Amino acid sequence: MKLTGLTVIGGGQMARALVGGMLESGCLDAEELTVVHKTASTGTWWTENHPGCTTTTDTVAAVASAKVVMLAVKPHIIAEVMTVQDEQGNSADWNDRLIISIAAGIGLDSLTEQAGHRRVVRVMPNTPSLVGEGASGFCAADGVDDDDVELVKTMLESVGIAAQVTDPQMNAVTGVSGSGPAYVFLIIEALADGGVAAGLPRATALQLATQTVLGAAKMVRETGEHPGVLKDNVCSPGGTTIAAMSTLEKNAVRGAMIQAVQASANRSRELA
Ligand SMILES: NC(=O)C1=CN([C@@H]2O[C@H](COP(=O)(O)OP(=O)(O)OC[C@H]3O[C@@H](n4cnc5c(N)ncnc54)[C@H](OP(=O)(O)O)[C@@H]3O)[C@@H](O)[C@H]2O)C=CC1
Ligand SMILES: O=C(O)[C@@H]1CCC=N1
Repeated sequence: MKLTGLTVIGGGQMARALVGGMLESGCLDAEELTVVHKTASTGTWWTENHPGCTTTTDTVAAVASAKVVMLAVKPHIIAEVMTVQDEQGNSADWNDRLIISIAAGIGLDSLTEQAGHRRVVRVMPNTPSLVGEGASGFCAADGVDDDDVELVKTMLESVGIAAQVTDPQMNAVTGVSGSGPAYVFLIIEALADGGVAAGLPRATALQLATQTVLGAAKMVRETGEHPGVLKDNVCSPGGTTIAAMSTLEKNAVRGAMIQAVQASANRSRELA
């Protein structure tokens, strides 16, 4: 299934990752994409990186020409976008369009109220969508039919995996996978720093750290084993890993990660 008539409002980091991944996967052609930007350099980025797409600052016209509208602005800009008027004082017509919001925190009740209809899907994607390894959660309002859900799943699965959850669970999705890449980037950076501290050249340390995280994630996914079992398999009795695990537990890394997820989920709730 190909996505046609997509207007994306907000051409920042997450739009670049998600829509960039969709274009790369072939689920969307650049000719079917309109990006609404505010800053000129953002429009230029899109036309240079995805030739064939349309860029504009006219939100009202871009919504009028769309079948599907993706809201990819910061949460506090959503209300401004939904009530935007053009120079002639015309408001955007959100009717007859599937609305997909990727804004953290903004729930379906608020989105449907602002859209004036209930054909609305809330999505929490993540930036690895850019390389086809995204992890997205989504929930749909009751005006969304099965075809719309299929379309959204096709779109998200073209760049990774997609899990349908409830609206309140979207905050937890934000904590785990929306914000999650940042925690993992931090871990990769820290692993590499450790390698440098132990005497490796920086480039070698970063290469080994990156492949280790990728390999460990792949093992969890492909063996289906509990991560605790896989961890035990690395810990030789009296060996190096159990010495390292003891240090990680002493420094409460497990608790820190749980609290990081909760802090992100709580912040997502606050953004509502
Ligand atoms: N970053 C991430 O990993 C994730 C982000 N999200 C969500 O995605 C959304 C965007 O976040 P992110 O991409 O990080 O933020 P960015 O700041 O990178 O992008 C936001 C974009 O919004 C644009 N913008 C602001 N006002 C308007 C307007 N009135 N009309 C059109 N465009 C406008 C800006 O455009 P311009 O450059 O033209 O000024 C900017 O590029 C947020 O709601 C966030 O919660 C969700 C999951 C993950
Ligand atoms: O930091 C944020 O608010 C966004 C939402 C999830 C990831 N980035």
